[in-house]
Amino acid sequence: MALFYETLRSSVGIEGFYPNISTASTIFTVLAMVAGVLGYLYRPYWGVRRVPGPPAVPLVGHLPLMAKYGPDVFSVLAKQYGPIFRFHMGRQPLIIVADPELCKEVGIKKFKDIPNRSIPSPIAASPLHQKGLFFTRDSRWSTMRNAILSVYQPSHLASLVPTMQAYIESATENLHSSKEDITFSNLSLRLATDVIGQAAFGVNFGLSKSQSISESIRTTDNQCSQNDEVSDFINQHIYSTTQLKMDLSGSLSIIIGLLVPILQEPFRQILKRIPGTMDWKVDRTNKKLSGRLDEIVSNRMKENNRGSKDFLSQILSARESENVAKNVFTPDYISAVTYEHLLAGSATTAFTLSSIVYLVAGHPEVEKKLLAEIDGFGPHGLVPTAYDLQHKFPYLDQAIKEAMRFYIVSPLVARETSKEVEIGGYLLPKGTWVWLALGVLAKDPKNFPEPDKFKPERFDPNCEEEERRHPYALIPFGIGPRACVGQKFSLQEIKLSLIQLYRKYTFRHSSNMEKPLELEFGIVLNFKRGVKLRVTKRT
Ligand code: HEM
Repeated sequence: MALFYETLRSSVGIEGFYPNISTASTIFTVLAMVAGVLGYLYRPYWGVRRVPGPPAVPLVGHLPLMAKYGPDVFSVLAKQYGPIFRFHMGRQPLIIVADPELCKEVGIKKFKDIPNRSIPSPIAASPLHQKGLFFTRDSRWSTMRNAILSVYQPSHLASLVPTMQAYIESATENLHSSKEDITFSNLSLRLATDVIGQAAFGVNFGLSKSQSISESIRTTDNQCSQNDEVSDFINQHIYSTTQLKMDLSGSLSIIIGLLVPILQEPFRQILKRIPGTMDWKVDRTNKKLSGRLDEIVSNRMKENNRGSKDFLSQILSARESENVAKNVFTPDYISAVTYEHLLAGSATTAFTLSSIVYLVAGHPEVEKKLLAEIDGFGPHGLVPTAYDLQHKFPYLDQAIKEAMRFYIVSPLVARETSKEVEIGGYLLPKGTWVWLALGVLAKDPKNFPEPDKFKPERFDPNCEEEERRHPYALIPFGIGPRACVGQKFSLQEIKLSLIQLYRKYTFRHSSNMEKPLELEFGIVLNFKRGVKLRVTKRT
């Protein structure tokens, strides 16, 4: 203690400075608090400090870089720091993996050490989103995943073709009739939400219009079929989804969570009680959504003859037949996984569909080959089967892959180490957030020469580029045991939609569209101002 006073005296340069005990203890308390705060802020960094990365600004980390470069920030950093680097989301360091071989290591070879996802602050603020498959962990996750996969048998997917086709036909009926250009991204979101609403809940949300569809598809939940309730539900769903921002534009508690996670929950608890704040609105929306979902689930549980076409009914039936542990699929988790389908299946599929049509509209030579393949399949009234979709449209497959590479809907995939593990020569402690940069891989000229050109032919199985490419260079649906469960479902829907669209129409960019296309970075990528197109009916 004497030494401390001596040092303090000489450092402040005051000879007669002899603090009393209470001053000393105040100084100690302040120093301990400063050390505590610094320890809290820098502890996650300390364990991964050897991984290279740009200097981080205290508290906000590298978020200013994100504001500067937008979604391209990780490509810019990968060029500078190599295939594995550090990016600080506020206080939290992320280890970004931007190399296909290293992604394979994280996603497949070392999966047992990195089996879960980290929970970013927008999700930490939303219990509704945490109970889905995406964020559940360890043994609960594997039980849930096995049950869900059993629902996605090829035969079940094939049986969904007529339902999907009915929605698609209805949604795309008279696109040419309006003299105005259409906002295609809105149409595709309505369509994808309807399709997944039917597939997940057995409910016709009726967003993509038409009487005929309501008649042709059974509406199992009476309450849901009432228009105002449905639109209320959908509005809440859209609000809840769009509030899940990954930058500093979310609610105050989410922003605090990015900067000082320990304060997020106390702040959320306070803010959600103050009317008018974004936290208050998000909380109300999530409560209403959960309430509606719980109601749908409990009504469906009571139904004796619930059928087996939709996801919710299948999960409930599996649960009753003891195939699925009842303590894992409690009603709140059933609500969450069913809702997750709506969430995961609408924005992603809609974005992908819109980006393909947008890209093809700007490349008439691609459009020509696509139309030839689609017309060559058979008469326009012939609906392709699931088998046809998988095997008879090779150029369509290439165009879809290339569009998914060009605008990758989920450029980052979040994982977290559950024990100490070595990746790319760096020892990462337990609890490290490891994020796979699918977007960087997709634009790497080593695997995709001229990456900013839209060239479906690069995926032709006979071309040299395809043969040379690393097998995990393009992984828009993720990798390994934690990859997307909806991949086949969404590809089936996207292909059916494109075939139907190009049988009837061609598209060009609207003169009202910005160039280049502007994107927004939420939980998934989105269009800032939508995709606007001019429609021409084919003769
Ligand atoms: C074009 C459409 C879609 C894209 C690009 C996409 C992409 C992804 C990606 C990148 C992941 C993370 C994978 C990983 O960690 O390796 C994922 C996970 C997931 N997706 Fe999709 N998805 C799409 C459509 C769908 C659909 C239609 C559904 C539901 C029917 C769905 C349900 C899920 C679920 C539940 C997970 C979590 C899987 C788990 O953690 O075990 N997705 N998706």
